[in-house]
Amino acid sequence: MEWCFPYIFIFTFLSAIYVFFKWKLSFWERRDVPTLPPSIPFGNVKGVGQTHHMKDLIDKVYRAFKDKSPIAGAYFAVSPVLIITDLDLAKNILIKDFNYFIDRPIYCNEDDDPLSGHMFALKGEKWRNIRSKLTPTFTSGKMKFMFPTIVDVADKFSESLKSAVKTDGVLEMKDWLARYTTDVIGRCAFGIECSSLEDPKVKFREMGQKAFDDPRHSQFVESIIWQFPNLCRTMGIKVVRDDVTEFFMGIVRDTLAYREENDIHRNDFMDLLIELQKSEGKLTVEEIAAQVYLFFIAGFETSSTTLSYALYELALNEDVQNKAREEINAVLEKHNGQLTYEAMKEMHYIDQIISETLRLYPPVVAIFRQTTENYKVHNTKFVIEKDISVFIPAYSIQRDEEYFENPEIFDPGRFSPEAMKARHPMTFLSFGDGPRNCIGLRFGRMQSSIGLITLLHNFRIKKCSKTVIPMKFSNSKGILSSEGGLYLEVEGL
Ligand code: HEM
Repeated sequence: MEWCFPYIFIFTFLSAIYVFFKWKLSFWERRDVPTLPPSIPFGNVKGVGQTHHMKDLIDKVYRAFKDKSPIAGAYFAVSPVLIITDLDLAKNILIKDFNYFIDRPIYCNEDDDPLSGHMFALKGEKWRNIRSKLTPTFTSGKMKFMFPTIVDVADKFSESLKSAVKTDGVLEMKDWLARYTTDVIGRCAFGIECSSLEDPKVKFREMGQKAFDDPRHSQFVESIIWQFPNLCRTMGIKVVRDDVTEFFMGIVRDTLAYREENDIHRNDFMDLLIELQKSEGKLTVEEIAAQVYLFFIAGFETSSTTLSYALYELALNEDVQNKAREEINAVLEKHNGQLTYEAMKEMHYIDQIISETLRLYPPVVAIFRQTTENYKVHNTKFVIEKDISVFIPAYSIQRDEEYFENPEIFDPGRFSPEAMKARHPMTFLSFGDGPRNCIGLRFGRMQSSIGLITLLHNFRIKKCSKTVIPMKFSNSKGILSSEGGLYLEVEGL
């Protein structure tokens, strides 16, 4: 008889695991919220990051339930998450009822991993406090002040490209544009010449690439951390790589000390953070480092991918490119050939190109929040319970034929003031919305516009035999990125 005990034990153990998964994966069914059928143990995320991107899963749920229910459930492994399919509900979540949705489900561990304590991840009062302190850093007055610095970097970018095209007109533009935005953020956030345009291997570029392309943990470990944040914090688990932390902490400490000793004021992000350090309710060096690190991370990849998608679409749509160049030349002529802040503001078509690019290719594919208390969805039976992660599918909404006719077609005319006024405000979410929207919106638009204006003024962009058409996205990157390089023919004018 004793021989069968191990079998009984294994059978009971496996049955218990099965019951646990079944129970967890019936969370939405028990609440009458529609879902696609999940599978054990992945829920709905089987193949995400490998055979398809997270946006594809969210899109599948959005399209399956859009006209049937304002909310639909999904499972990231055993964690239940909600996908919002209704624009009015999205507006309530982001703006009207924001107080229920202040947080994002992002792990941070300020004690053991100082750079993880940045504004994107902070929660509740800590977030409110830092956001209100940093908001004055991004006013249009401050942007105007940083404008000449960015134009200077863009001019250097243009000179470097001119030399490069002499050897070969076909260039991998994704890397070139990432070097441009790295240098911009380096100058504006740290007051440092990164010089990645001259030398692609400089430390800043290397660290930026590592933070994005070579994270500390595999996607599997990241999903465990995502599901058990409190346990992971207690265990002192870090998410930022040690070499990245060392590099950014070192740069911030050195810059703070250098500026203090030499009484240097540059009116860049660092300067404003130093002021905050001295003011009431001081920021610590670690807090400053975390925010500047975030500006770097949030600022260079989002803007460089936006620029690379814009160039891709302009290479495929010559008429749009020509119209953009005509606008640039006409406005610059009016301003004595000088790209000033005022001149940029007059280039409305360029602004529309940036918006249309971000509609088709939002770098952040979904806007996400976490409930801080139970929330009753207006005019429905649904209650979204505390601590549920909520996703508003920006990519899907922005490619929905109900809101954008022939959504796959690149048409900057969709962002004329009249067309925008006629649409629901939640049909464009590339910078999020509400009190927790992208704080760097103006800066991101400005560095993208300056880059685009400078490029189109000096070069013609064409597709070539190496350009991948249609666009293929990388499945493994969080940010919407093209798979492999983006090759375009660049011809000096
Ligand atoms: C084209 C460029 C950019 C795009 C498309 C973009 C997009 C976004 C999106 C979608 C969010 C989330 C918004 C939400 O949840 O409602 C966000 C947040 C954020 N972005 Fe950007 N971003 C860009 C450039 C920048 C730049 C240049 C900076 C800084 C210099 C920046 C700093 C931030 C920060 C700090 C947050 C977190 C805000 C908070 O939680 O309070 N972004 N961004």
